Amino acid sequence: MSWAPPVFRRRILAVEKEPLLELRDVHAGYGELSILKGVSFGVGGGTVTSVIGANGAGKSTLLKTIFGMLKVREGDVSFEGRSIAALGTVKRLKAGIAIVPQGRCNFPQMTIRENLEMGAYTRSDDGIEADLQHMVDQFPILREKLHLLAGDMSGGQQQMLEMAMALMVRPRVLLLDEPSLGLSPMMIDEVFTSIRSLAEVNGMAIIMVEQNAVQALKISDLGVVIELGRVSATGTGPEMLNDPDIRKAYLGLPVI
Ligand SMILES: Nc1ncnc2c1ncn2[C@@H]1O[C@H](COP(=O)(O)OP(=O)(O)OP(=O)(O)O)[C@@H](O)[C@H]1O
Repeated sequence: MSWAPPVFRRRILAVEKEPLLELRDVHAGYGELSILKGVSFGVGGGTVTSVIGANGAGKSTLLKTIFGMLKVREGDVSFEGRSIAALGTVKRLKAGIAIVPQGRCNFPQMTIRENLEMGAYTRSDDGIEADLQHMVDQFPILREKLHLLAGDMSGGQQQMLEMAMALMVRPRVLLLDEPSLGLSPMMIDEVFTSIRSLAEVNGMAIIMVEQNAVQALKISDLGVVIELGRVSATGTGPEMLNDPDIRKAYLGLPVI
């Protein structure tokens, strides 16, 4: 099974110096519960960022807040230099921010084609069919099963479908919550390689939350550690992988 990254712009973009997406002192939570308590960092186009931290630290909450599923209670989130804190999820999708949440998020009773079309529901341009064809060229298993029900595919295949659905938005920022969850080791390698290529080739900023932190950091430009709703450390992928405290606390690696 091969999974080559889709190429929309067909040119290599240099990593941008200005952040494409920036969080400044972001607070968010659920009801009375305050989970994010002042998160700040920025990501540029063409980069991969891994958010790591203990269970319950607020990593998924962070992705939900960037996508607009949760309100920014204090602070700001800006995209391409403009605040998006007041925008709902549909407007953020239209602006170019897409998410693949944790767990299954396709429509299992609809065909693969219908699911891909649903991925583009915020678009009204006439490039949707061409992108759909491009997507099934890039994910051959989806072409094979185009007219079958999504719910009848394997977990790994559904994961690919969900990534392809998000890419149908032509996002500039792609948020991935546990993209390797439930995949075989071989499939995990392919997914991470593709994530890296997607960012580089399309100039996307990809922010992912991953339990598989070592592999995630290996392909990341930036690592962000969330502890009790705050950023406790940031660094490049290699810096994180070589940091004794992070190795011990989050990576399960021997201290060197
Ligand atoms: N819908 C919700 N309503 C209330 N509390 C929630 C909700 N979703 C998450 N929480 C709580 O928010 C906190 C942070 O959860 P979150 O899912 O962001 O953590 P996480 O860092 O992604 O953890 P994990 O690695 O276990 O997925 C947890 O204490 C969790 O119980």
